[in-house]
Amino acid sequence: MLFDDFYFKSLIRTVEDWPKPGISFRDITPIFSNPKGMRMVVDAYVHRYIDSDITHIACIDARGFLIASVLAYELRKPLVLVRKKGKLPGKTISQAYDLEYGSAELEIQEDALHEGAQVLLFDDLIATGGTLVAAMSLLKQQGATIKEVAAIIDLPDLGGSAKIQEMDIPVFALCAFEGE
Ligand SMILES: O=P(O)(O)OC[C@H]1O[C@H](OP(=O)(O)OP(=O)(O)O)[C@H](O)[C@@H]1O
Ligand SMILES: Nc1ncnc2[nH]cnc12
Repeated sequence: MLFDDFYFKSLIRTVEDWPKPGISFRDITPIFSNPKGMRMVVDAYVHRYIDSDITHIACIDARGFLIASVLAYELRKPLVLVRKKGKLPGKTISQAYDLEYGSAELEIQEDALHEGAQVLLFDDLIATGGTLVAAMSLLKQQGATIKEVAAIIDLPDLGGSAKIQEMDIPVFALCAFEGE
């Protein structure tokens, strides 16, 4: 059986006006209560990246961790944690950014990556792209090349995936919510 945008969207729950009025929150929680759905999501990425030359998977706090850690295990790649400020011990580098509903700061440990690393950057959702662009800046500061950005959900109306593609980074999302 082929799994497509329609199937993956069926795994997402939309909560209107959360966390603020006017936001349609795309909730990925149902993926994790549905073992088949979880497997199909992970397998879609395994299928895409099994033969790729990525050396690392980087993932973003917190929802990005959930699938990326399973994917790193399946692909036998090291996992780099991009965390919200103040969570990582030792020396870190940080980058502030704006969100659809606020602002925040991301950090990675100073020795997380090295020159020549070929990174797949994973997050659950692309909205304005502010989070991913901040994470990309941290990875690049350590000499890494971002091979691709992967997400479960793209919200093209918010412009993030277009912004990332304009930076010549390919974007792969399992489904998109557009004009809805
Ligand atoms: O494209 P953007 O406009 O930057 O928005 C996307 C980001 O917003 C959400 O994270 P959030 O900061 O809400 O954190 P969480 O994963 O800890 O819930 C989501 O998980 C993405 O990381
Ligand atoms: N609309 C949305 N739903 C879920 N997570 C988000 N992160 C930013 N915008 C979001």
